[in-house]
Amino acid sequence: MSLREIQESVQQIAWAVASVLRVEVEIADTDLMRIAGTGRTQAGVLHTMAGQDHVYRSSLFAGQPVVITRPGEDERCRPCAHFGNCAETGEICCPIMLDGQKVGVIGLLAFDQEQRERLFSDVSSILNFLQKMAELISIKLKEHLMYVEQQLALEKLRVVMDDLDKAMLTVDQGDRIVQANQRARQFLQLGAQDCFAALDITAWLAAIREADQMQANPKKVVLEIGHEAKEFLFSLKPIVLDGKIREWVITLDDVEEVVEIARQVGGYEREDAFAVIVGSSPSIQRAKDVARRVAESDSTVLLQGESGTGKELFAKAIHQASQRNAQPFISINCTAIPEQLLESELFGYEEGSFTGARKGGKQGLFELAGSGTLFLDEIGDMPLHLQGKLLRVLQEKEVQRVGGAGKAIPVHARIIAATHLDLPERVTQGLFRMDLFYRLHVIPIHLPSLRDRREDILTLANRCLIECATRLGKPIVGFSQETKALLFHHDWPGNVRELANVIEYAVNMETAASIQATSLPGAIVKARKRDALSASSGHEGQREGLLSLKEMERLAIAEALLRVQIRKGRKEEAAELLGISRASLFRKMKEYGLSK
Ligand SMILES: Nc1ncnc2c1ncn2[C@@H]1O[C@H](COP(=O)(O)OP(=O)(O)OP(=O)(O)O)[C@@H](O)[C@H]1O
Repeated sequence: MSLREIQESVQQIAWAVASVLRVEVEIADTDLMRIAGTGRTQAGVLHTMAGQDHVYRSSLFAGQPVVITRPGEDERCRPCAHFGNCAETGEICCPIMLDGQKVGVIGLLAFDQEQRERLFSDVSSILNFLQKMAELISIKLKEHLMYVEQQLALEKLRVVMDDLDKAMLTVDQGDRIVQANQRARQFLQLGAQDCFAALDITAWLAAIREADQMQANPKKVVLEIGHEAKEFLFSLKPIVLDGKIREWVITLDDVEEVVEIARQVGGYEREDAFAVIVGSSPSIQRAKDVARRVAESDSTVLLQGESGTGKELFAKAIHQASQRNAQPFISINCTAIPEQLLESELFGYEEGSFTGARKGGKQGLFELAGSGTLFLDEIGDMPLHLQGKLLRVLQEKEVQRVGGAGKAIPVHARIIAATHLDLPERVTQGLFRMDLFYRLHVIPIHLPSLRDRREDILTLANRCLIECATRLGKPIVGFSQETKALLFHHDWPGNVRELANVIEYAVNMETAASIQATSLPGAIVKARKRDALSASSGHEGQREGLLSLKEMERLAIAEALLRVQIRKGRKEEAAELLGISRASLFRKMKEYGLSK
């Protein structure tokens, strides 16, 4: 802490004291560098006082005032270069102290008789005044040091805030931005620091406060930035001083970025979104292949297949594999909602558009899906009048809320539709609009029923068994031969959903180490008996309950591959489990179409 840092203020004080007392004033720091001076001494400001600093030195050393009535003769002046021929006629000085430490010295100098008389007419008053001036200088220095400290703290805060990956801003009680770090300026497109106060951020703050009250952690909010809606994870915390909230700190994380980082850290960036879809039969592989290829595009997909064949699973996988995966996946079953409500669910409504309409209106699913994916399940059952409206939305890529007076809202969501019905047949019957059918039928994907891909039944059954046994904590591995045969030959009208339920039932019932036929639901066993009775007494009848050798081999390989895949092992380990060579395994995988 040096007086040099406040040189200008010190010089002002020197002039003020000189004009009041009408003597000359000199102020030096602890290195005896002249910081301020008046009259004859002014020329030496910011120069060292070496050789003529002995009186100041002794005042600083003793920490006491020094009064010299006869300069050039006083013994204390002896070491001075001007001893014996000093131009001064008198001198009074005192140290300047700050928090018990010496920071400098202030001296009053007389150069003629008049000044000398003024200086010594009332020494104690003059000394008192001089000490007050020394205090004033030290207060100035203290203020300066506090200001520097405060600036330093602010600067440290700024550097730390700017270094954060999160956007961080503080807002005052009048909803004005006080501070915003670099990320916040970038995320919220805030512009330069000096125009923060003029920005109107009330809509953002209203959305953040509402979300803060409605949600548990992690909290999400959608903010309109420019013309784009962006989703953020956020936190809102008050800054309390003396029991009063002064400001609020808001942190924001871009959801898309968080998901991207989580992917990279979790190492599943390249993970196949379609891996959840089990099956190596050519028909399901074909469906997966098409779905994988169209995932990136915006084209409408139409999934057709019986109930439980995995239409929703495919829709989610397509969404997951697309660039839209950080955006919402919204699903609606068109038959599960009463006809009168379906329209407002899909398109939303404006305030006052019907009795009981919510204040402020309501967003429809097209709006809620944003730039994500909207999955319209059971589209074949949609009422005809809504089909017309849906067609318009798909064609014009904008939606109008029910009761919305001409205000169109742009639609960015990708549409995936699904049905278990034969849509061309519905068109022929006049129950489905042909134009809508063609709008939806851009990329049709047919999901095969389970009975049309029997080779996948035991693989799926195995996957369900492992999941279910783990969940219920039961040490069951595999199926008895008889069970395998029953599962393999069942017709599965409810497809994979039915299979999963059957396995869950069996795992609950089973007390042995593998699933026995007696633990299967009665309906499966009965259906098999019925089939067996109705079958002719030929070859098929004799094979009842038996798998061919090839079927068994294929199942054993599929099972080994699945086990290894579940524990994230290598294919070589499957070969070891089966007791065959690596080359044989690869050959047989190819032969049975198990290469994926
Ligand atoms: N290939 C598959 N691999 C793994 N699980 C599947 C597969 N297909 C379907 N499932 C599972 O079966 C169940 C039913 O699937 P999903 O709901 O996707 O069928 P859906 O065709 O949409 O049925 P619905 O038409 O009745 O709505 C889900 O638990 C799903 O995870």
